[in-house]
Amino acid sequence: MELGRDSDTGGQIKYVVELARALALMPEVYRVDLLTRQICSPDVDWSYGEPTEMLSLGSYDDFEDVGESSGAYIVRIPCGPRDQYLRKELLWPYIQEFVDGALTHILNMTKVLGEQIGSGGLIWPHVIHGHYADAGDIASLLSGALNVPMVLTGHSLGRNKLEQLLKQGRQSKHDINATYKIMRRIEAEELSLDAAELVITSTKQEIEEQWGLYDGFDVKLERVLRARARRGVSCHGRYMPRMVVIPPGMDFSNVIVQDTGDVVDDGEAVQITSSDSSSVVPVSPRANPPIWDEIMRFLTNPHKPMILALARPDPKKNLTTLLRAFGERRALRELANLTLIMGNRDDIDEMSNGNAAVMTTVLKLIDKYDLYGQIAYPKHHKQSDVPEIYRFAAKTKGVFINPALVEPFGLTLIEAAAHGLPMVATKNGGPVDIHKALSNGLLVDPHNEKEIADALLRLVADRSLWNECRKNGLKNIHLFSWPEHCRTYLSRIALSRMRHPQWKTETSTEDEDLESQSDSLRDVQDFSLRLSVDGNMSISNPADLERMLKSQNSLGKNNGAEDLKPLTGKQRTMSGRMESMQVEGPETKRFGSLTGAHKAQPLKKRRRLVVIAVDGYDPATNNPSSRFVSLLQDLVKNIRSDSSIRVQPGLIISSALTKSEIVAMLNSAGLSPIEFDALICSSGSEVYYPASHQDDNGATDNIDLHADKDYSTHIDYRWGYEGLRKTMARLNKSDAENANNDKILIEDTKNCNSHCLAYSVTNSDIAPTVDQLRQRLRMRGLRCHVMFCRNSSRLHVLPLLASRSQSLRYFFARWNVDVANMFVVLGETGDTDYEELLSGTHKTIIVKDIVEGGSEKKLRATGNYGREDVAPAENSNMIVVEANATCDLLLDALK
Ligand SMILES: O=c1ccn([C@@H]2O[C@H](COP(=O)(O)OP(=O)(O)O[C@H]3O[C@H](CO)[C@@H](O)[C@H](O)[C@H]3O)[C@@H](O)[C@H]2O)c(=O)[nH]1
Ligand SMILES: O=P(O)(O)OC[C@H]1O[C@](O)(CO)[C@@H](O)[C@@H]1O
Repeated sequence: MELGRDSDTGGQIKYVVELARALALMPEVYRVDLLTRQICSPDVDWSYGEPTEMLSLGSYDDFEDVGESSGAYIVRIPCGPRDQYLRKELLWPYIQEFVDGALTHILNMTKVLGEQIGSGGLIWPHVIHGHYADAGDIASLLSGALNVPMVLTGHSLGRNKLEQLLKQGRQSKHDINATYKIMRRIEAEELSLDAAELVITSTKQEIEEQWGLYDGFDVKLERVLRARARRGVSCHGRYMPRMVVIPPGMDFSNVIVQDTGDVVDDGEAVQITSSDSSSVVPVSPRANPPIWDEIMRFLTNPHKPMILALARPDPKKNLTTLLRAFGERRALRELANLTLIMGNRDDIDEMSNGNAAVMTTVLKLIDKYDLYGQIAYPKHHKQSDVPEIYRFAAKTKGVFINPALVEPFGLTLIEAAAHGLPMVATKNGGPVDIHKALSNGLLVDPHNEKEIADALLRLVADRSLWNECRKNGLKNIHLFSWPEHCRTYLSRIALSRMRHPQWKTETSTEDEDLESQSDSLRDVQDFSLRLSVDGNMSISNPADLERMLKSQNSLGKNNGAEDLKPLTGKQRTMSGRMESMQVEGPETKRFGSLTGAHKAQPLKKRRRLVVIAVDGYDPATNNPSSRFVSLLQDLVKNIRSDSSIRVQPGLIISSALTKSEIVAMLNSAGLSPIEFDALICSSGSEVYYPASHQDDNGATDNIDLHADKDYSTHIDYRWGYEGLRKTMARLNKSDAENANNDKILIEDTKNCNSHCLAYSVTNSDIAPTVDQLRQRLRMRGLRCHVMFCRNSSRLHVLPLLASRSQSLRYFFARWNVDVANMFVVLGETGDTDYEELLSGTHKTIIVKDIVEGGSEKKLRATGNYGREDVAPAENSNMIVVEANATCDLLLDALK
C-alpha cells in the first residue's frame, strides 16, 4: 500500500484493506469485494488499472464444492476520466457513474455466485458497507437500488473538519467549500445517515461529538426511538441508524517488540506471534534494518531517546506545533532526538498545496531553531519499514507523539503501543478512548506547545513512568485485533433488519409458487440469523454448508439472465483509495430467484431503453407544454415506425405527472400508453406497465396499466407516510405564521399516492428550498426525498430512495436491462431531481430550449454546493442537441 503518498492514502486505506482480509477469513463470510475507482494512467502504478485483484483467499478455499470465488477482492470500477488520478474532493460529479458500474458488477456476481454455489439461483450481497463520505453516498444509492442493508464507517467527518478549519480562522467558509467541497461531502454524510442501518465508529467520542453535529443524528432521539421500538410503540415514521463503537484492529504479523528491560538491554528481541495474542517469542539478534541507517544519518547522537511522529504532512496533523514545542524547549532537545516520518516525497514542488506548505514550514522551523543533528525527516520509507521505525523508537526508550488538531481514531497510536512505545497524544478525538483502554501515555491540548513539551519531557525523563506506559500498552493491545473487530461486526450485522430483493408475482399459480418460496426464505433466514448471532459457530463443517446450499436451491430458478463470466484475475498488488465495500456471506445465499412473471413484463424482453424524462411545462399553466408534447409524438412515432432499427428499444416516460395525468397527456397527443413499456409516475413513486387485453378473437379491446407492486415494496424503506404528513402540516403551519398566515404549501390530496405526498406551492419565491426542508425533516428523524416539480408549482415528498434515477436502477436489477443500455432524454433544466439523471453510465441526450422554467431554483439555498458537484459539465456519454435534431440522433444511435 502506498500509505502517505498523498492526502488520500492514509489510515483509511489500511483499515479497509485489513478489514476486508480479516472478514474474508471469518467462517460466516464467503466473499468480500472492495470496490474502488479504476485509474489507467502512467502517473500511478499499473495495478490501479486492473479490474480485479485478489487480496486474500477466504476461509472457504479448502472446500472443492464451494466455487472458486471466495476470499477478499479489490474490484475497480471506471468512473470519471479514466486516465487521471483525482483527489477525493474532485470525485463528486462521478458518483452516479460509479454507482451504475458497481451495480453492473454486483448483478454479475449475484449470477456468477449463483451458478458456482447456488445452483443457478441468485446470490445477493448481505450488506453494502460505505467507507468515508463518498462511498457512503454510493452505498446509499446501491442499497436503495438493491434493497440490501447498508453499513457506514465515516473515518473522518466533514462537519468536524469544517468546524476545525473555521476555528483556525485561515480560510472563509466559501474558500473552505471551494477547496474541500465540504458542503457536498456533508450532504453525502447526511444521506448516508438517512440510509444506513448501522454506523460503525472507532470511538464513543465519534458518536457523541462528531456524528452529533449532523442533522440526521441525535443521540437522545436515537435512544428514545430505540426504547419505543423495543416496547413495540410506534415511532411515527422516525428512524435513526444504530451506532456502534468497534475500534479497528491492527495486523500484528510484523510486530516485533524489542526487550528494553532496564537491567539488560542486549538487543534480544521478542515477537508477537498471532493477531489474537500478545505472547512473546524470542528471536535472534539481527543487523540494523536499512531504515534505521536512513534515520541515523540525520542524527549526531542516534542513541538518544527518539520522539517519533508518523503522519501525512497534512495541516490537520499539526506537525509544525510539535516542531515549535521541540525547538523551544532546550532540555528536551538535549535529552532526545525528533524523527518525523511524513509520507514519501520526491520534490516538494510536486506535492499538493497543503502538504507542500507543511513541508516548507517544517524546513524553515528546522533552520530557525537550528535543529540540525537533532531531527531526522527521511524522504522515503516503505510499508515494511514502518514496524522497524516504531521498534527503533522503542529501543531508544523514546515516545510516540500524535499532536493532531483532531484525530478521529489514530491507528498510529495502537501501532506504537503494539511496539511497546508510550504515547503523547491529542486530547481531541479517538486518543481519549485509546488512552482509556491502554493507559499508555499522556493526553495534551494540541494547541498548547508548552503542554506538549512538558508531556514529552516527563515521559522521556521519568524511566518508571515510561516503563509503566510501555507495559500497559502491551498488556491490553489485544483489544485492537481484527478477529475481535470482525466478531463484533458480524454479530451487530446479524441484529440489523435484513432486506433483499424479493420479487413477487401476480397470477394465482404464481402466487402459489410465491407461498412456497416464502416458506423457504423464512427457513433460511432463521438459519442465517442463528449463524451470525453466534459469531463462534462456524460453517467449516461441509455438511452444514451443504444443508444450507440445498435449502437455498429450493428457492427457484435463474431469471433467464444472459451468461456473464466470473471476474477473476488474481494479481497480488495493492491499490489506492478504497471507495466502498460489499460483503457476501454464505448465509446470504437465501435469496430467491427472479421467477419474475409479472402479468405485464415487456421490459424483460428489452435490451435497450429510451427514457423520456423531459420536464417541459407551460409556464402559464404548469401543464405539459406543447413543445414537449410534440417532441414526444415525434420520438414515439419515428422510433416505432423505423424498420431499420433492428431491435426495438423499450420506451419509457418518466415524469412528475401522475398516472392519470400521463394518460391524459398521451390521449391528447394521439398516443397510446401501449406504445410505452413502462410509465414512471409521480417523480418515481410509482411504476406502471401498460398491457392490452385481447378479446376472444384476438382483437385488442382495452389497455390496462399494471402497477409494479414489487417496486412499491422496494421503495418502502423508512417510509412513514402518516408521520411525515403530520410533520409537514406542522412545519407548514409555522411557516404560514411567519408569512402573514398565508399557507405556502397546500396538500394536494388528489395527486398523492401511497408513496407520494403532493403539495401545491402557493408562492415559490418564499417556499423553503429542498435542502432547508430536508434538514427540518432529518432533525425530526424523518427520512425522505423532497423535490419540487412543474416549474416549482408542486412539491413531492417521496420515500428516501425513490426517484426517477433510482427507478432506472431498479429496472436493471429487476428486469436485467443494464443502465448502460439506456438513453435518457432530458431538457436543459427540470424538476429538482433532474441533476441525478444527468450522469451515470447511460447516454444522456439534452434537448435545447424544450424546458422553459424548471424548478432548480428551489434545490439548494445559497452557500451550498452546485450542480458541478453532482454531475460533470461534460462527458462522452452526454450530448446537447436542438429539438428538431433529437429524433434523428436517437434513430442513428439505435440502428
Ligand atoms: O508516512 C506515513 C504516514 C502514515 N502511515 C500509515 O498510515 C496510517 C495512518 O493512519 P492514521 O494516522 O490513523 O491517520 P489518517 O491517515 O488520518 O486516517 C484516518 O482514518 C484512520 C482509520 O479510520 C483513523 O485512525 C484516523 O484517525 C483518520 O484520520 C498508519 O497505519 C500509518 O502507519 C505510513 O505508513 N506512512
Ligand atoms: O481530511 P479529511 O477530508 O477528513 O480526510 C481524511 C480521510 O482521508 C484519508 O486521510 C485518506 O486515507 C483517510 O484516512 C481519512 O478517512
